[in-house]
Amino acid sequence: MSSVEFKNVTKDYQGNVILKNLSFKINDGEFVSFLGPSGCGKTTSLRIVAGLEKNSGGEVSLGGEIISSPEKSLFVPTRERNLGMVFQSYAIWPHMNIFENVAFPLRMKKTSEAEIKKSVEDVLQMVELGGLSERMPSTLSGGQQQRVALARGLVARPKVLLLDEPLSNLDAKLREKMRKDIRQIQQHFKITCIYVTHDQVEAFSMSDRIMIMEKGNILQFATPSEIRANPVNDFVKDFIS
Ligand SMILES: Nc1ncnc2c1ncn2[C@@H]1O[C@H](COP(=O)(O)OP(=O)(O)OP(=O)(O)O)[C@@H](O)[C@H]1O
Repeated sequence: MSSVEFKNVTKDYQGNVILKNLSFKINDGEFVSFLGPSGCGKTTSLRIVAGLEKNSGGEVSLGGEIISSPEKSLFVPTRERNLGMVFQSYAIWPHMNIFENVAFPLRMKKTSEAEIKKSVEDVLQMVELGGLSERMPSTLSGGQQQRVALARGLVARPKVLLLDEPLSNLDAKLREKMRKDIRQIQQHFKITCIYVTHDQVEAFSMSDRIMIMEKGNILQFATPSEIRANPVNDFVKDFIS
């Protein structure tokens, strides 16, 4: 578990300002969604937490420690941040069975074989894939494959789990079930979660708090009920209606 904090974080690509001075704090064990229309900066913010992008200015902290600050010439690389990631683009590997797919982050950390076996089996049980460890990904349904990706994100017991539109390839019914499952797993592991989505139903049904973004700004960062009761402006009101 860990908190995640941005202090005056900016990002620009060759003079184009993408994130404008973002400041927020996500608490230990909290489930927060970044919600907003396409291009508002959700994924860029998440990639900065992951260390897959560098912020142009400001400070990013994880568990109270600064992990990225251009002003202080400080940057902790992704592999040292102890994060789990479930990104749409991080598909599972078709040539590895389920066990090896999930074991991968532990192999990277040179974990012992006995520990790998136990951790992978535990996490597969958790995502209801116990008994399928020998199967190849092509023999699983879309929902099961997404559970494999989730298991891989959780297996190394990360401090923070980052999810970027992880359900967008699934049909509506399965999406609804997976929303509940992800929330349950998050609460079981008491893990801090950041969930990127442009789907307000998803954000409102899963999150402790929602950060609504537009054009690189935070418009509102509050609980679903606070946002529903008091949208800060017409944009938020329209966006959630
Ligand atoms: N590598 C890059 N080079 C230049 N511009 C980029 C790069 N990556 C993202 N951008 C721009 O930054 C802005 C924010 O992109 P980002 O992917 O963070 O948005 P998003 O809110 O996650 O959108 P979506 O829901 O469509 O994924 C967009 O205008 C995008 O074109």
